[in-house]
Amino acid sequence: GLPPGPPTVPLLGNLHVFPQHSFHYKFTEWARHYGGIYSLKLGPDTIVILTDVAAVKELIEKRSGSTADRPPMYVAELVTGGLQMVLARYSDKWRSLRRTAHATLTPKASLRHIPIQKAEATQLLHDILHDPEGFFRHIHRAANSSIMSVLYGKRSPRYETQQTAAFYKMFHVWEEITAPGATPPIDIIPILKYIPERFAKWKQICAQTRRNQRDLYFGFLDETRRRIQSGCENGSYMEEVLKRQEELGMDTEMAGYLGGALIEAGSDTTALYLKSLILALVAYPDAQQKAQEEIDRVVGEHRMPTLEDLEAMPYIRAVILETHRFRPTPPLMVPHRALNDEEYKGFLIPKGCTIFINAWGIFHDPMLFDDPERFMPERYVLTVNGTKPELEMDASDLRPNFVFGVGRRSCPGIHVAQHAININVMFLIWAFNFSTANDAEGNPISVDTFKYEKGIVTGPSPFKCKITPRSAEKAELIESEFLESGETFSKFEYGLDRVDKEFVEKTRAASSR
Ligand code: HEM
Repeated sequence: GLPPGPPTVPLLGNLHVFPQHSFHYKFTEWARHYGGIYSLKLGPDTIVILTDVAAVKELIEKRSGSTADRPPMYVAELVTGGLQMVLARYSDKWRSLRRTAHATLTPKASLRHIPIQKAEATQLLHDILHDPEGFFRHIHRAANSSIMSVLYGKRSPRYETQQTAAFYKMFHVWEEITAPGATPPIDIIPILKYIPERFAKWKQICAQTRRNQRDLYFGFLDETRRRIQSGCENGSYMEEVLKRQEELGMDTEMAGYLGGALIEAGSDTTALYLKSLILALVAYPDAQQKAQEEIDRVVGEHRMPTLEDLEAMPYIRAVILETHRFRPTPPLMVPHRALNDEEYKGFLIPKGCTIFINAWGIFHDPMLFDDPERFMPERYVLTVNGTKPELEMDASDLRPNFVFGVGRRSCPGIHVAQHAININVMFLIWAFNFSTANDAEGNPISVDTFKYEKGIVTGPSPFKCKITPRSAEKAELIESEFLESGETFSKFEYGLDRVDKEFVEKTRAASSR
């Protein structure tokens, strides 16, 4: 009764044709052949791939209680003790973490963080203005500093600031060790767990990553606690968690890992999204021009955009949604696992199978979207969910927020993420022209919109482009707004080392000239 799928061979199932990475491309190719719900066999394991919005709505949202588990991941268990919320099994530990995130990352609470998100987005403009070629680094700094300020009230003025550098150093190892194929197939052959550490390098890496994560996450927590005790609060998220610790049932161990998971889930997602945006703007100059014309019409020449302006900017709102559709940061979201046998349209979704939500395949379905491979924001001006105006099938479940997931595991950081994205998209399009760079002979270097990094969340591989301020007046406004942001920043700039302090003083002095 399993959903159909590619032919299998004895023992291996589909293992011999299973992609090495960037699964979403192959998953989508198979979906076009086998339909919106199909299955694969990896040895004894079953995988079900959903490339159909109605199936996602029914199985992941309505039957969430039965599909909200995550596949077992021994490495995550070893490193985080099962407390990394994104990867955690559907357990009491996860329920406590989720309850706390839900109670504290509310739409109302997220509004409190807008001033620092705006200030960080202003520094991003400033950094790109002075060093356009380094835009990848500047975006990652801004995203990490912003989420660190929201969560722990502690910012990073530079990419090299100790907390950001240490986080990314740890995070890259963490990403590598949790990537498919990085370790022997322990989750399929559990006996491999018992290989002694001296023969299993991955175990040593796990142990080191655990130490590094704990140093960072519990260090941040201690600092926040000390700040509360000395009366120097700045409204950060973890201050609230610490103050309500008892009421929320959070022991220190849980609070430490909650914060850690939020930094991990909140840093790169926003950064990768912004890199995809820039890539699309370079590749589709017409869309860029329309977006700039709309911003200029609403904002004029003499001030920077504000979040309130977005209401009057249907095209910019469409650019924001189209970037999610064109290059979803998590193309397969995060895998789920079925806790019970489920039946759907006559197919068996067996207990214990892994379920992938193929967001890429849905967003690139030519039945749903006109010319889905094109970056075409107007589709979201024409219809609310961007689908074909004359669509006969019901696509109402494809809400504009679909990219943040549905059901019990949907993204709890959605409001913080949306504010960051909205501010940054408006600022970047208002401030700069993004165009192709030229090679040494003066020929344009075209960008490849398919050259993406591997990973559960993914963004463009490094690419070259030309970024120039749209006018001298805008460049001056960036400098003055950056200078004014100093006041907002000052509440988040504690514990900076000498190099950071000098950097802050130097950059602000330069902007004031
Ligand atoms: C571009 C921005 C973002 C996108 C597109 C995004 C998308 C997603 C998706 C698709 C999931 C998995 C849903 C599922 O399993 O069905 C998820 C989970 C999660 N996200 Fe986000 N996210 C973003 C930003 C953020 C931010 C800024 C935070 C933190 C402040 C965050 C925190 C989390 C957490 C903790 C989970 C795990 C939830 C759970 O397993 O219970 N995300 N996100």
